[in-house]
Amino acid sequence: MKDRLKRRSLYLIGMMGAGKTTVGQILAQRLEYRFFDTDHLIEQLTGETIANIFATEGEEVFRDLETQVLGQLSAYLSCVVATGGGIVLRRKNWGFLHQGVVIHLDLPVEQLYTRLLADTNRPLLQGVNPLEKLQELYAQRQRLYAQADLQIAVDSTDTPEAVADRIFEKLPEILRPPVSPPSVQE
Ligand SMILES: Nc1ncnc2c1ncn2[C@@H]1O[C@H](COP(=O)(O)OP(=O)(O)O)[C@@H](O)[C@H]1O
Ligand SMILES: O=C(O)C1=C[C@@H](OP(=O)(O)O)[C@@H](O)[C@H](O)C1
Ligand SMILES: [Mg+2]
Repeated sequence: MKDRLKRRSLYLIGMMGAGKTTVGQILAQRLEYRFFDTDHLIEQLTGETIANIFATEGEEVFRDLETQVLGQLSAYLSCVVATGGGIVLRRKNWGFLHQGVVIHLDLPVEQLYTRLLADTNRPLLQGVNPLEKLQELYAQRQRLYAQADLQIAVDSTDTPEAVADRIFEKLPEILRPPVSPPSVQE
């Protein structure tokens, strides 16, 4: 049981651009865990890019695929999973996420914007004012991201390695089994 607890998978959540995919790969290497990215798995499953799925099928179909892929991953131990930023939106997904340890990478919206300025792979930011859209999404999702087991505040000066290190250092306290109260002698 104790061992099972230790090998719980780690799920990275947070806004697009926070570094989940980049940091997740480094963290998985450090832990010698397998790495999965839900967006990448959806692309493998469908043979389509995320942008194409949004364009041709719409967001709901993408969200269904996301839930399907996450459900399959939740059966595994010892994985680091980088999720898509909107995974927190569906209540059902939280049942899967809580099979493991949920870690929120939190980067200020202005810095997300700088990182994603030249990016064309995030369909939700195309054809709109990207800063306003990021602000809107963050406002909608903030209380959901707050439900993570571990909050990691990230700054533009943090390298991906430094972020992975910070998570790594926090893991012992997060993975420690709950202490049961001492039995009282009558
Ligand atoms: N710590 C970091 N410092 C600088 N750039 C980063 C950092 N982490 C990620 N990036 C860059 O920011 C962009 C978004 O990162 P990504 O890992 O795809 O984020 P997410 O998966 O959360 O959307 C990529 O261009 C990536 O290279
Ligand atoms: O925030 C979102 O709703 C999305 C985030 C993206 O993943 P990243 O968070 O890895 O960019 C991707 O799943 C899709 O474009 C939708
Ligand atoms: Mg990603």
